[in-house]
Formats: sequence, C-alpha cells, structure tokens
Amino acid sequence: MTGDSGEGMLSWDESVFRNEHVFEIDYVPETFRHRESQMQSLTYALRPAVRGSRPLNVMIRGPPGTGKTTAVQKLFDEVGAQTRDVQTIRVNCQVNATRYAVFSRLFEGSFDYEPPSSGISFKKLFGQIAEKLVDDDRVLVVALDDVNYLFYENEASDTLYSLLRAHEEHPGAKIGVVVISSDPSLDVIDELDTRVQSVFRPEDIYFPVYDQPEIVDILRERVTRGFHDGVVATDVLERVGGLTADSGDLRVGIDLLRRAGLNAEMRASKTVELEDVETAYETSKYINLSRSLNSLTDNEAALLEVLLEHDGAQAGDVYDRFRERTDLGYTRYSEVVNKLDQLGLIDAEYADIDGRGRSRALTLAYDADAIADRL
Ligand SMILES: Nc1ncnc2c1ncn2[C@@H]1O[C@H](COP(=O)(O)OP(=O)(O)OP(=O)(O)O)[C@@H](O)[C@H]1O
Repeated sequence: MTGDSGEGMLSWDESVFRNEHVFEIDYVPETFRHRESQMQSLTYALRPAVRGSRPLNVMIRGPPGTGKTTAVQKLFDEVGAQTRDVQTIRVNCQVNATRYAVFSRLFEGSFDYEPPSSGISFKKLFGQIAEKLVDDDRVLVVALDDVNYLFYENEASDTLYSLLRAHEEHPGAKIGVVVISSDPSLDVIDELDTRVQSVFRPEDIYFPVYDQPEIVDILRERVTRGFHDGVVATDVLERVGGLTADSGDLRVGIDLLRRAGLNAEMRASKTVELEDVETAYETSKYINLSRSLNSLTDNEAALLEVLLEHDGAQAGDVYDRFRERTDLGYTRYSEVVNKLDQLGLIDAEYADIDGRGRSRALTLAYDADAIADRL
C-alpha cells in the first residue's frame, strides 16, 4: 500500500494536526490578546511584591472561559522569571474547597512536599508556612482560583481572614491574595463576613466575554499552531467562532476545533468541514456541564440522579427519594440543593402549591440525557 490514498484523502499515518497539544486544557498560549488592560491592572497590583513589599489584593471576576486563569498564570510565570524573592502559588478551589485544603496546597507549594497525612492542626500548618516565608525573606502571592467553590462550602471568610491577617499572627509574613470568581451571580465582597470586609479592599478586575471577532482572532492562532496549512478554511473558523460566541466560553471553541479535527480524520478527510464542526458541537457545547459534574461529591451526584427520575418535583418529595439513597438529614439536603443551584445545574424556585403554602420545585437546568451521559 502506498502512503497516498488519493486526492483529499488522509492515509492512515497522516494527521490533520500539526500539534494536537495546543487544544489541551492545560496549554498556556504563547500570545494572549484582547486582555491588555486586565494584564496591566494585574501587573500594577503585583508590582510591590517584586520590590519586596506586600502586593495589592485583587478580585478577578468574569464568566467561565474568559481568560482569568491564563492571565494569572502568565503573570505568575513572568514574576517567577524576574525574581526568586516572590513565591506565587495558584490553588484550584474546585478541588480544594476548605480552608485546610487550601493551606495544605500552600504548604506543598512552600516545601515541595505534602503536609503529614496524619493530620496536623491548621494553626501548625499555617505557622510553618509563615515561618518559612519569613526565614526565606520572600513575599507570597496566593491565587484562589474558582474561589466561588469556597463560598459554596462556607469556607471563604475563614480562608481569607487567615491569609489577610497573616502578618498580625506572624510578624514579617507578607502575603497578597488574588481571588478569581467565575460565578457571575456571586457578589464576592457582599458574601464575606464583616470582619473580612473590613480588611479586604481588593482591586477589582473584570473579564467580560470575548465577542465573536475576538474569538475568531484568538482561535485563528490556535488553528495555525495546531493544524496543518489549509486544513481549516475561513468559513469553518467563522462557524466555530459563531458557536463559541453563543456560549461565551472560549473553551468551547478550543474543544470544538479539536473534536472537529478528529471527526475529519475519522472520515479520512484532509480538511475540516462544516459538518465536522456541527457534529462536534453536540459534545463541545456541554464542556462546562462536564466540568461542573466532575467536581461533584457522591451526595451531590446522588441528588442529580434522583432528579433525573423526578425532574420538576417538589423539594420535599425529592428529599424522600434522596434520603433513601444517602441517609442525610434535611439541613444537609438543603445545602446540597443550594450548591447545585449555585452551580447552575438545577433551578430551585419557590412556587405556591395549592393549599400547602410555598415550596421549592427542583428542575434540571440541562437536558436530562446530557446529564445522564456525563454523570
Ligand atoms: N486571550 C486569549 N488568547 C489565547 N487563549 C486564550 C485567551 N483567553 C483564554 N484563552 C484560552 O481559553 C481557555 C480558557 O481560559 P481560562 O482557563 O483562562 O479561562 P477562565 O476565565 O479562567 O475560566 P474558568 O472561570 O472557567 O476557570 C484556556 O484554554 C486558555 O488558554
């Protein structure tokens, strides 16, 4: 068999991709356009750290997939390249949603090994981190990424309070905080205890959704780096841009390009066509749903499973089914309902029910099949 299987056909050892890695989740793009003013504000806030002082605290807000994490990552990389006197640590609060877990990650970042799993008190953990900072004469900048998850677990105020008052308990410790929230309905400052509000007056940096021309501009660069020349034509890229703009999440566009490329390969085509994009979109449009579902605890997933069978039912009735599975009390159940509501996975709305006063009806916010497939 020869390598060439005909005009426009891909042979088995050929690929439409030049570098598939540029479509992966942890890829940090070389160029970062349309975020100049945000990068400038961030640089301004962190500049004191490079001079050995405590930086300004920052609150970054914006919907999912608008470049918040990337902005912080890029700046942390730049600071790291400039000086050894500033330590930067990013904590993913989606998987570290308690104060203790956050500080465990800070410990790990400071010492390069995990804290003893036998369990050491929070006070000790914090003491060791602060002591090392002072000994090494370094400034610490902590980014709490997806900080909204700390709010859902009621851990945000305690965590921030400890970080912001570090220099009082541990003289000489200099810590700056960057909180990143991707929940537009969360008023970060308002939801904090007053004791935290009085010490937390962050610089506010907003990341709006990219508009369609910006999306196309950003994705064009990925296409150039990720695909061979001529694989993705302009009209195909425009279509990807349009679908991405509908969702507002750049992640959808990046995933869409990769899946459309795989679809083209499945057809043994040397070019990505509109049909490849349309098919890919059926999966890519749920990328945010998949991310949210992946972060759920067993109890939260159990509630969704109950709702798959009782979509739209009253909270009290759903609870009976939920308790059969989990044995949890009503208070804990209400917390799970609230969290799924905050995550945008369900809608929990009060409605009058005849003669019995007001109760919440629980409905799935996504297509039931889409949830069932990914749970
Ligand atoms: N201006 C840009 N140029 C190139 N790539 C970008 C740009 N903005 C975002 N991206 C890419 O889009 C994806 C999502 O960006 P990022 O993770 O920074 O968003 P986010 O706002 O932090 O999202 P979330 O709130 O969901 O965590 C990443 O793959 C990132 O590389």
